Amino acid sequence: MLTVKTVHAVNADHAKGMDTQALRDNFLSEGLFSEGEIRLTYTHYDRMIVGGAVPNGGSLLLDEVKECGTPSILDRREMGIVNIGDSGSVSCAGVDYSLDHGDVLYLPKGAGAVTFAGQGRFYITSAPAHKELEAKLIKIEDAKSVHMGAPETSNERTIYQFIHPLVMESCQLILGYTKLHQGSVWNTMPAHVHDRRMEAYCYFGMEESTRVMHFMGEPNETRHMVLKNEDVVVSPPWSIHAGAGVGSYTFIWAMAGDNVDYTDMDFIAMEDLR
Ligand SMILES: O=C(O)C(=O)C[C@H](O)C(=O)CO
Ligand SMILES: [Zn+2]
Repeated sequence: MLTVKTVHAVNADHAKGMDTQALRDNFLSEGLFSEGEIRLTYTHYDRMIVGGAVPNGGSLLLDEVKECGTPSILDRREMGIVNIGDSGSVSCAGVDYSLDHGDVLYLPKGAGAVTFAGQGRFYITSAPAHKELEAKLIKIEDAKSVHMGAPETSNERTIYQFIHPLVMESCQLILGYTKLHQGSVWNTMPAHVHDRRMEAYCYFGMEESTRVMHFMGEPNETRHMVLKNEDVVVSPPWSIHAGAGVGSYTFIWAMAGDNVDYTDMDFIAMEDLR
């Protein structure tokens, strides 16, 4: 079963007047990971799609998505898939890829229908693409890792870059995940924005009772949302995106937009945050 929700792009002036529920309705996707289903959110932020596929031992086919207006989802798009569950497989263009927990699969434009199987919980990201590239299965040891932060500032973390120019070629998508080190609670602090790219965060690996306070908004108009395991939040180009957790967590970041330059960020000085 396939379900697709659409979220439209929100202007920063509109967002600053939103109450808690309106923020959640516009920026948060809950319940994307449901057994036996594929659930997608089609965003109007660079037309990024985020979603979950949980085959639960069976198999699930992702082919036509009406919102894309093409016979098959990858006809004019590329896809990045992260397995946040147990081992499973993804089949596409006659090739079966085995994905263990934490593995990432890139599927290019024109690859055809995608089948998810096994015990995986597959996080799906997809953006429009302009050329056909190579499919690639990337393990954590092949990702580029970047150490950030420090225990003194409670933000020590390792950023693993998978779909990234230093690892492989893609059209628009950049994707990876960031693991907080033991005792650190802050991700992506100091905060930044990047008007050239939207971003989506999927928080996972959290205990049932753990919550992450996710911060968003223009740097001088910050807001927060309280998120739980497997919640996905979209970050408009005008918004900071940061979080602080009350327990351990990892988050997948994925971006699409005008460039694939991960370092193209505008950092916000702490004294300028409001
Ligand atoms: O921990 C971090 O810092 C990040 O992972 C930052 C995200 O990757 C990001 O926001 C990239 O623009
Ligand atoms: Zn960012």
